[in-house]
Amino acid sequence: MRECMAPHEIAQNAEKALLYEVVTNPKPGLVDPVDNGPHPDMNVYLFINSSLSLDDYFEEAAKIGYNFDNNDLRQMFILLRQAGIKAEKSMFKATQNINTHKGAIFSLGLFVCASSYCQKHSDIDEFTVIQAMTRGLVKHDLGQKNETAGERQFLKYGKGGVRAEAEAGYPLVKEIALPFLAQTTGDLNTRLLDTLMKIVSQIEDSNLIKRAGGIEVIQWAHKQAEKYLTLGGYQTENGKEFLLNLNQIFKKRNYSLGGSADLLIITIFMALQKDII
Ligand SMILES: CC(C)(COP(=O)(O)OP(=O)(O)OC[C@H]1O[C@@H](n2cnc3c(N)ncnc32)[C@H](O[C@H]2O[C@H](COP(=O)(O)OP(=O)(O)OP(=O)(O)O)[C@@H](O)[C@H]2O)[C@@H]1O)[C@@H](O)C(=O)NCCC(=O)NCCS
Ligand SMILES: Nc1ncnc2[nH]cnc12
Repeated sequence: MRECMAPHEIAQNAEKALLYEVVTNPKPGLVDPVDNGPHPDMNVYLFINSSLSLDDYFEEAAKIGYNFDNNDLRQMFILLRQAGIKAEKSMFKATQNINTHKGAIFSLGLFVCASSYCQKHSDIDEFTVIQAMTRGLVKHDLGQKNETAGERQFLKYGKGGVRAEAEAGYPLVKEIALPFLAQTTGDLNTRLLDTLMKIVSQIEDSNLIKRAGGIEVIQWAHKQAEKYLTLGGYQTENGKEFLLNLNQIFKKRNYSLGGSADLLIITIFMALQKDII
């Protein structure tokens, strides 16, 4: 990481991460500039509007992290969540109530805040800070209500979704996606597509489970992503053809990969912070 980054620079990398993700194509199950995939109510312009509506939030998240001066990092999370609730309102206003970035407000907000905190605390990394911030979150949030997909899936399958990822310190990003991205070659679009599919090969995406109406879809998605990577990814003719076909399958079945997109966004953010891309 660079010497010491100001909150404003960190917030800019968050905005870049949102925009780099949405322009990457062809992404199965997701909106990109060429195709809206299984999201008829969204397009790339809506994602640009949504991203810009979060400008102030990322600045605030970075300032919360930079100025926090207490040993109990759960208090920092309480401050961030208050800012996150306001950010969700701004996003829904900018998108006329379409959910473009709810997951990213949560996950990327955590990373912006943690990265900013780490500027003054070089003995600890972002993933460990997030673990400390979100300690007890699954137990606190899940188990009673069944209003959201995440809440319902916890009651039905015992899966903690994005909250469990956060409590574990996003191991899929730290141990798999970020090292994978660092060793990829080719143009940035190719590198980000292959990294997305690396994420899809391992994630339990609660958005995909919701759309498919069952958990069996996860094993299928893992196999498809593995096959793509085994073919050599987007740099190979076979890999490219496989991904274009998978794109159509996701569209036909109305399968979305919203959670996978969010983990790609975080991976891009961390890669920008660490000068990997
Ligand atoms: C903790 C919150 C994120 C809210 O949780 P909630 O219970 O409301 O939501 P979940 O259902 O748990 O969804 C969380 C979103 O996280 C993304 N996600 C899914 N799986 C993973 C994973 N394994 N790892 C990381 N991230 C994951 C995913 O976000 C993307 O999908 C969203 C689109 O979702 P939705 O509109 O439901 O889907 P559609 O299919 O389009 O809907 P239909 O058309 O079918 O109707 C999109 O946002 C992507 O970003 C999950 O959706 C947090 O909001 C929270 O704490 N809420 C409480 C209030 C609060 O404190 N807010 C401030 C937050 S700082
Ligand atoms: N490109 C995208 N398409 C659909 N949902 C998303 N959530 C985050 N990025 C997304």
